[in-house]
Amino acid sequence: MDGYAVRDADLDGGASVLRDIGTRYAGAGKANCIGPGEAMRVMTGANVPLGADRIVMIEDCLVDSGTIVLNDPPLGKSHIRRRGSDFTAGQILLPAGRMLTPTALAAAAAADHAKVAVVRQPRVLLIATGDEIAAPGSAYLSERSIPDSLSASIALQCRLAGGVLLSEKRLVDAPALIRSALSGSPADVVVIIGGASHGDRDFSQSALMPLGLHIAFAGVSIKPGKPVWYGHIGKTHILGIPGSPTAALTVARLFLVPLIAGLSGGDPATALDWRLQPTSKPLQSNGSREAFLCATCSKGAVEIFDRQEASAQAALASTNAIVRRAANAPAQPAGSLVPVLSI
Ligand SMILES: Nc1nc2c(c(=O)[nH]1)N[C@H]1C(S)=C(S)[C@@H](COP(=O)(O)OP(=O)(O)OC[C@H]3O[C@@H](n4cnc5c(N)ncnc54)[C@H](O)[C@@H]3O)O[C@H]1N2
Ligand code: MOO
Repeated sequence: MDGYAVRDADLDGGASVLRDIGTRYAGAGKANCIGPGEAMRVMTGANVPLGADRIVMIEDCLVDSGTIVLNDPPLGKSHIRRRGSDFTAGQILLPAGRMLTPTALAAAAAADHAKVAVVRQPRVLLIATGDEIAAPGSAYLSERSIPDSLSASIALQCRLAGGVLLSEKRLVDAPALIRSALSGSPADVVVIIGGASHGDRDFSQSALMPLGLHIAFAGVSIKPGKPVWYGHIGKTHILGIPGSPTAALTVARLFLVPLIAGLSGGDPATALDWRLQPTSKPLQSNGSREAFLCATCSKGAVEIFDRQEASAQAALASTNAIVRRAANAPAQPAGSLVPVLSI
């Protein structure tokens, strides 16, 4: 506080007249003492002189040629921050696994740390496959092409989750090309989009077998995204994402984001922060696969879209959440609480 440092013993209930003995600025080092009948001008952040009990705001002081007059005895806060009153030596401000957000970095620097040990950001190699996919902006050039709508989107999901994109490749359905995309790559995670299902040119798994791919699972009973698969080549994690766009984005949110969170030193579960919100519409009974439905979530409620197709993309423009429905869930009325995840 900008004001005068004073001693409570000098504030006798009526007006006090004190002698100004000088000024202390922030950064000026240890302050002197003040004695009976004395006051010292201090600026916010300056060390408080020994003997002072409080700082009186300058607005409440009458200053006249070396004399300070306080008409009303100051009450309430002393405006003095005691050493160690915020945190003390040995106190843990940032537990291991805490993301270094702007606020966390301020806490580390406030504790006078120039360096903190961190987990390296996971490096991601993103491969989109398909003879038909073309870079956005060029698909109109050929009748055989469709825009690759997934690379940019999944790359952004990776970055927002804390990953570093090493490279984005767009490949035709050719096993040798898919294999060579991985060669020499220092990626911690390879994401391969498309070619995950049962088509004659679905090569994403078979192309990587000669590299020593070990598949942990292939196919999960979810809708959309059933063909999702996961494996590893040595220490490199490989996530196979189905090509159908809504399926791809749902799988990236449910599998890739937690994977990156875990590899970043955090708890993968924190990436799946489901919350309950009321649905604005009644829900039909669900089929035998656990379902994830595109929705718009606003403050009060979640609006689940009527049309849910793994290939549909127009609705993605207004999708900001997915709603989870258990396998064989019964019909539910509007207003029922449903689990919602931001996407
Ligand atoms: N016999 C079966 N066929 C299919 C099954 C099944 O269980 N049995 N599953 C279906 C499901 S579910 C999905 S999802 C798709 C996923 O198939 P793939 O991962 O093999 O994906 P593709 O065949 O390569 O592509 C599917 C669809 O998506 C379009 N696509 C692909 N990549 C992109 C991209 N980067 N940007 C935009 N669109 C993309 C592609 O053109 C296809 O239309 O398999 C079903 N089949
Ligand atoms: O699982 Mo698929 O993704 O329903 O189209």
